Amino acid sequence: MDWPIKETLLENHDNDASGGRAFCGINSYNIGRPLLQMVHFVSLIKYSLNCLVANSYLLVVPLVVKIWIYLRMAERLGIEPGDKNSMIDMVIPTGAMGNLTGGYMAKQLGVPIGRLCAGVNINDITHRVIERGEFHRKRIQKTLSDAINIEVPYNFERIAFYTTGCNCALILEWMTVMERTQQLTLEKEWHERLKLDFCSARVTDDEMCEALRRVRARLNYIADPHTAVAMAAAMIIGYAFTEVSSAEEMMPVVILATASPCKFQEQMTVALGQDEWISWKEHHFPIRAHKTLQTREIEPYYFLQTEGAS
Ligand SMILES: N[C@@H](CCOP(=O)(O)O)C(=O)O
Repeated sequence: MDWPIKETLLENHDNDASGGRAFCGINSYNIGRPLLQMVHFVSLIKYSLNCLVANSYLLVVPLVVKIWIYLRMAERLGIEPGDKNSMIDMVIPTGAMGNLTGGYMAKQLGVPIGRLCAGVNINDITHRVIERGEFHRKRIQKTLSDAINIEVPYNFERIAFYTTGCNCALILEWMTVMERTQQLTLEKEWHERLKLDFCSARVTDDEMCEALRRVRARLNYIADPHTAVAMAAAMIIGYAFTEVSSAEEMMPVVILATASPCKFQEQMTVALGQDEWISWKEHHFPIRAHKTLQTREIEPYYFLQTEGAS
C-alpha cells in the first residue's frame, strides 16, 4: 500500500548536478520516510472514509510540510522546538492559497510560525484582501508565473473560517455575498484580525525576473518563476540578504519553493537567457520529468457541443 512512498524515495539523482540531494534515501530513517508515510496513510484513511469536505484532505500535505519545515529550521538555527520566543516567518508563492492555508493550520495547531507572507503576481486578489480587506474579483492577466494566476483563491474561505474563530454562519454569509456580487469587503475588525497573521506583496514579471537573476548570482540557486515571486515578495516586505554577527540579529524566514524550473522553459529563458536554460536542463532536469518529455503525447479528444445542450 505504500508504493507511492517507495516511488518517491527511489528517485535516482545521480545525474543531478545538485549533488544527489534527494528528499531522503530509501534506507534512511530520517524524518522524510515516516513523514511521507503519515501523509499518505492519513490521506488514504480520510479518502476511504469519505468523511471530509471535498478536497480538504489535499491540505494535509501543505500542513505537514510546514511542520517539517519548522522543525528543520529550528534544528538548523538551534531553536528549542516550540519556543514561542523564536518565531519563524514564511513567504509563500500564492495562487489558490493552498500552501498559505496549510501554514495557517500549522500555526493554529501551535507551531511557532510568525508572519505568513503571500507572494503574488499581478493577479493580486490575495494581496488586496490582506492589505485592504478587499476580496474583489478582477479579470485575470497573463504573467510569467502562470500557475499562480488566480482570480478567486478558493482556499480563502478556509483562512476566513479560522480567522473568525470557526464562525460558520459568518463565513456562509461572506461567501454568499461573494457569489452574488463578486466582491467581499471585510469589516475593519476582521481585516485587522487577518493582518495579525498575514502580510503580502504584489510582484510584477520584471520584479520576478530580477529576483531570479539576483538569487542566481548571489546564492547560485536557480528558482522557478513561482518561487521567484516569493523571493521578490520577501525583498519587498523587507527581508534582505544581510550578514549578521549574532543570532539575536537574525530574522529567520523561510521562502517556500513550490514548483520546478522544468515546467517553465519559456519563462526561464526570458529571465535567464537561452544558455542558462540549456545548462540547467542538462544538469538539473528531474529524471522522471525527462522521461515524460520522451513519452508520446496522447492525441487530443474532440468534443462537439450539441445545440440546445447546457
Ligand atoms: N501550487 C503552486 C503554488 C501556489 O499555489 P497555492 O494554491 O498553494 O497558493 C505552484 O505550482 O507553485
